[in-house]
Amino acid sequence: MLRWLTAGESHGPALTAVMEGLPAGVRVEREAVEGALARRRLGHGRGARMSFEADRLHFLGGMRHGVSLGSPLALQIENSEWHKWEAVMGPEPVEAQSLQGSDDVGAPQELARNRPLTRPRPGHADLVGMTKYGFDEARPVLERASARETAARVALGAVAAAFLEQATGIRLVSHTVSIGRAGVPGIDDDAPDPATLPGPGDVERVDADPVRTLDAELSAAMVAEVDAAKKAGDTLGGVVEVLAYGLPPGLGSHVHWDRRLDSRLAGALMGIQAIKGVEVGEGFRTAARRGSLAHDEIDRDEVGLIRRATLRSGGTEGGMSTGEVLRVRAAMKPISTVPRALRTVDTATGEPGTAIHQRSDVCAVPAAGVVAEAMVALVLADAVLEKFGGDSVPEVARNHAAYLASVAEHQRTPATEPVR
Ligand SMILES: Cc1cc2nc3c(=O)[nH]c(=O)nc-3n(C[C@H](O)[C@H](O)[C@H](O)COP(=O)(O)O)c2cc1C
Ligand SMILES: C=C(O[C@@H]1CC(C(=O)O)=C[C@@H](OP(=O)(O)O)[C@H]1O)C(=O)O
Repeated sequence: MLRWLTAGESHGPALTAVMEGLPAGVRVEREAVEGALARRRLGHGRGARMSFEADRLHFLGGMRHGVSLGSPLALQIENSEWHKWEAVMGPEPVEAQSLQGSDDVGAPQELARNRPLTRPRPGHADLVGMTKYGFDEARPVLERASARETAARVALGAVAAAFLEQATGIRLVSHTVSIGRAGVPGIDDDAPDPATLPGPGDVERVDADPVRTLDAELSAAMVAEVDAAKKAGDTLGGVVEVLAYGLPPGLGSHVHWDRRLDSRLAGALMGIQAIKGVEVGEGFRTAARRGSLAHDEIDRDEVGLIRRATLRSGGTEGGMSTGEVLRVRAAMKPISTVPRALRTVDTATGEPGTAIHQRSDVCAVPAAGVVAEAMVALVLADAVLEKFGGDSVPEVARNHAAYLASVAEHQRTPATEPVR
């Protein structure tokens, strides 16, 4: 079993993450984890904070000389802007004087930073969090609700991805399917042709695009959509897709709801800030189709192995991976901090007002794809460990290889040539 937790606030000193259950022998390269963190900062429509804040990564436990030890892995992402926030977010008591705040237009930045946030922003955790936890302003809520926390998940996801690749050869890629109205698939569109989908070797090409798509025409349409929303003082959401290649059949199980791979993937993806819908394969569009156009017919390939003709199911049946490409999508709502400020109530005075807006992303869909990829990697790493067990990478790899050999043997029938 792979367990993991994150801690830390958006403007706190650092984000911290701990992962328990990672086998020994995973080569964890600093460049790979830093690379994943850098990818999460990408995308046309990201706000000013992404341009000046740096993710400073520290490995604190569970590794020796770049290789996992089998003990809990601990890492920290230091916040380079912490010095500006020490007073307002100090974990220990601070002088009351240093917490003086101001709402005045043109007030020095440190005074603006310190003001009590009593105009909760619609679409954020602000209001309900204040109510639930008994706070009289939104700062203690928004600091943890912020998607800044996804940096910690992406770092852990990079470790999980390294484990998957080294033990089983599973590789992942994510991309943007739509932003606003650009790229939304039609109800009659069939599952995409596998040849048009990004493969694991396309990660750099996807990341090189400003919105993380391989389709140049679509990319231009998405960029235009973001620019138009920005100009109108508005924000956008969209849909991202994660593909996992090289899965064996049989990760997850049909026997109980919480063991289903699709249920675990959906929970993990819905656990990302602002994700409001998840699809496996053709998802909601499947519901509008006839059965003859909804499923993946079963064939034998040229070496006698059983294969699917299409990718409609998204690579799961009965809560188990089929062995085909896994394809899951997550729908992100538009960014909640809308520059053309939304109506709210000042909880200190009871007066109507407009929601606080200092700076924000206009669209963070490309970044959400990288976060979704990390979440899928974490779920798959857990499912691989459940299926194959093992305390070290060679042990997991051995169990995985033995299982694949048994699958090939199981699929042989007297009617076909022996599997090569
Ligand atoms: C990568 C990423 C970046 C985000 N950036 C912002 C942002 O700059 N401003 C904002 O208002 N919301 C941003 N969000 C979304 C909020 O965190 C989210 O809308 C909020 O937590 C409430 O969503 P929920 O109801 O799904 O929790 C971002 C989300 C993600 C995944
Ligand atoms: C810091 C990150 O994203 C932040 C997520 C976020 C939110 O409300 O979720 C709001 C913005 O922060 P701020 O309100 O301080 O400008 C984003 O910049 C990050 O992704 O690393």
